[in-house]
Amino acid sequence: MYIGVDCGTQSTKVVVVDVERGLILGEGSRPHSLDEGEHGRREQAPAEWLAALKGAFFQALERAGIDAKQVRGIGVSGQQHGMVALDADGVPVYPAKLWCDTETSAQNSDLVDRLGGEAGCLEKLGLVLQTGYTASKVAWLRKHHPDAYQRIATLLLPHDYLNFWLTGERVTEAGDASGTGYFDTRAQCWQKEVFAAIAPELDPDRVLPRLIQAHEPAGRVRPLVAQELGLHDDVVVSSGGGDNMLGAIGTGNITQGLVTLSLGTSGTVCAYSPNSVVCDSAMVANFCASHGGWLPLICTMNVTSATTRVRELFGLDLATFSEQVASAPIGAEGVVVLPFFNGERVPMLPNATGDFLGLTSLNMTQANLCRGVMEGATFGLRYGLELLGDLATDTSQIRLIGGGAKSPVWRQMVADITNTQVICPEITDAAALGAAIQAAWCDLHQEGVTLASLCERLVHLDAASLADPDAGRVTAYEAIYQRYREALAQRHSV
Ligand SMILES: Nc1ncnc2c1ncn2[C@@H]1O[C@H](COP(=O)(O)OP(=O)(O)O)[C@@H](O)[C@H]1O
Ligand SMILES: O=C(CO)[C@@H](O)[C@H](O)COP(=O)(O)O
Repeated sequence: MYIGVDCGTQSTKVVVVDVERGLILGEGSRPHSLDEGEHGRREQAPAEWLAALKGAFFQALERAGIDAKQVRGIGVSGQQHGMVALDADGVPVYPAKLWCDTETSAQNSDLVDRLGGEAGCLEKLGLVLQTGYTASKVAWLRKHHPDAYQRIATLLLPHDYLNFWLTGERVTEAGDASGTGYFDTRAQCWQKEVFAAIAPELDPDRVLPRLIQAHEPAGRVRPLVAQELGLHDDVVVSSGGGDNMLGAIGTGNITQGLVTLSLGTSGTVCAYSPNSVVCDSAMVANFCASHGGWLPLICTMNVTSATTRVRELFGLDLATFSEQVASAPIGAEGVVVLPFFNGERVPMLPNATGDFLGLTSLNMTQANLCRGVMEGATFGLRYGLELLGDLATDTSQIRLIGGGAKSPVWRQMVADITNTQVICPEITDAAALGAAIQAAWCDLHQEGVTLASLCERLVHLDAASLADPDAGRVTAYEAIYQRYREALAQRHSV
């Protein structure tokens, strides 16, 4: 048995898989709180992730009906980019600043300038720094909390931190490291010159975690953790990775061709590439995969975070919200929503605010506002898919994951807006599944077991989730999408 953990923005999910029988035996989850404040501050206490991991772990084991002693390996996936800065005792010097924190946009602009603009970033890093990546968070801490900054002994990402708690090892792998902004994504190594520009007082050889290969173990569980979780103390912990990288594994997106689209707190679109990628657009991130190779990706910051805001504004539960969306006509009778409530990464507008446009006394209904925000979030992902362009070589089908993929209305909307067939894996949290698969790969590859064979055995698609684009709605959405693009151009010159 193998365990996959996915520490997302809103919750930590755990899945138990039986590799021999190719079965998903049980799942568990526990929520996290998000500390949101002025100027785009979005932070979380890493201690909450640990509490959530333990709660979700025991729940998943109970649902799977297995004993912890049957577990051979654990893999951890985590929300990308979060800054987890630890002191010499391994205690956070400051709360984790998350991927969706835009408080550091000034530091990001300054860094991009100092690295020589977009061209300089591409040359040094293989991607263009974005607000949200770890780099500007470190620069922000240096400026605003110098005492905490001076105490930094280790700089980790969320999944690295969970691996550190599990094993005591300070390690990372290329997939998650590629989202730091101080990692050369082409050569797949730390970019120490860039790190020195961000944090001149910190020695990269001391504070940055040791890089391991994707198939290598981060370590074995510490005796204390083994005792607390009821595990054998030889349980292996795999390298893990960023949630999008492990979501790619969990959807079988491990060779060139497929597109994975996630409707999580963020929205992401990614496609595996065997080669490092430099795209025409600075918004396409040349991230690395967490199984070797690369995973060019675009990320929008307002997906279920945006729909949840509108849903909660009207006091609706998920089912009623979906009913409201379904009851409005496509195009929401002219209501156009630019849902940039958290600022935005694609398009590159970290300080943007949200807009409800085209409102009249006739169309300003709850149903239209609900539909408008879901459409606006989905148009953002179509825009991202267009930016990915030829990097997504097989666009005949989208593998849809993340919490929003549970909604049949949303699945159909993605199919109609992108004019592509959509299908979901049986498990919504494909990143947790990908983490479990990676753990099995790490444990078994020396016996000749390949990642591809594990994906074949464990990635099951849910035929009932299949949504084919409807020709009439595709045509109608073409015009509505153009209206969205015009609104974007008028409000933000994009
Ligand atoms: N049926 C549904 N319709 C729309 N949104 C849903 C549905 N089920 C779950 N969600 C949303 O999915 C989100 C959680 O998605 P998830 O991928 O777990 O996020 P993360 O990994 O970022 O924490 C929540 O905002 C939740 O409201
Ligand atoms: O920043 C990115 C990708 O670059 C986000 O996709 C985070 O990785 C958060 O993921 P979710 O919590 O939405 O799954």
